[in-house]
Amino acid sequence: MREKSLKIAISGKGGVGKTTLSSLLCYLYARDGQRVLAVDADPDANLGTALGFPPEMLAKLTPISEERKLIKERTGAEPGTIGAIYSLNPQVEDIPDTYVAEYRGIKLLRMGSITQGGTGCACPENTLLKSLLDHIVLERNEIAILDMEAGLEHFGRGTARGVDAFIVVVEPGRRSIETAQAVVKLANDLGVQNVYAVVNKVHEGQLAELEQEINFLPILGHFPYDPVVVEADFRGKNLFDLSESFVQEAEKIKEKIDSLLR
Ligand SMILES: Nc1ncnc2c1ncn2[C@@H]1O[C@H](COP(=O)(O)OP(=O)(O)OP(=O)(O)O)[C@@H](O)[C@H]1O
Repeated sequence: MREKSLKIAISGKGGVGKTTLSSLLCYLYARDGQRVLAVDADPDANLGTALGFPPEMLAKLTPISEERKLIKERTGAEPGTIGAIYSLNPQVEDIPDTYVAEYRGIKLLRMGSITQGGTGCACPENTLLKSLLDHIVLERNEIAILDMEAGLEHFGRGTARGVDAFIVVVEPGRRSIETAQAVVKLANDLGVQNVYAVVNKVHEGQLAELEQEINFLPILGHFPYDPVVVEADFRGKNLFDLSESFVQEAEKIKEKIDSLLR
C-alpha cells in the first residue's frame, strides 16, 4: 500500500473530547494499514491511556520536554537556561522513531509542555519542541494525529500551512463555542482556512441549535453524550474496542477528511 502523508491537528476547550477523537482516528488509520504517529501535545491529555497503551509502556515514555539529556545533546544547552547560546536548528529527525512507544501499529510521541510564553519563550526545550513539530508536520511521510492544547499557539505560519486539517471539537457550552471562535481567528491570522468542527457530548434535542451556533465552521460529524466514553476512560480501555457506534461516526469523519483532501 502507498504510504499516505496526512497531518491532522485537533484542538478545542479543555475536556471537550480532543483526546477521544484523536484516539479513534488513530485506530481507524492504523486499521487501514497506514503508519500512524499519535502526538500528545497537550500536557493535560493522556492520549496513550485513551489509546489503551499498557501502563508499563507509558510509564517508560518520558515526555520530550522532560528529556533533559536529549535537550542538552541536541541544542547544546541545559534545559531552562534563558540567554545561553544554543542551536536554533537542532537535529530532530530520529525522535519520532526513537523516543516513542508503539502499540497495535500506532506510535505514540509525548511532547510534554512548552513552557510559559508558548513559542515566544526562547529556551532550549521550546526550540527543540518547535523544531520537532515543524519536522513532523512538514517532513514526515505518515499520518500524524496531533492532540493539541486549546488553541493553535504552537504553530508558526509555515507549519500551520502544512497541516491538512484543523479540527476543533465543540461541546454544547458557551466557552467551548468561544474557544472555537478563537481558534478560527488564530487560524485566519496564520493564513489557514482548513478548520472544521466535530461536535461532541450532545444530548438529545441539542444538535440543531448547536450546529446553528457554530455555523461559521463546516461540521464533519457529531458524537452523543454517552457514558460508555466515561467508562472507557475509567477502565483505561480504548473506545475503539468498546463502541461500534463511535467507531462508525469516526469513520464518517475520516471519510470526509479524506474526500476533502483528495
Ligand atoms: N461523547 C462523550 N460522552 C461522554 N463523555 C465523554 C464524551 N467524550 C469525552 N467524554 C469524557 O470527557 C472527558 C474529557 O474527554 P477527553 O480527554 O477526550 O477530552 P480532552 O479535550 O482531550 O481533554 P483535555 O483538555 O483535558 O485534554 C473524559 O472523561 C471523557 O471520558
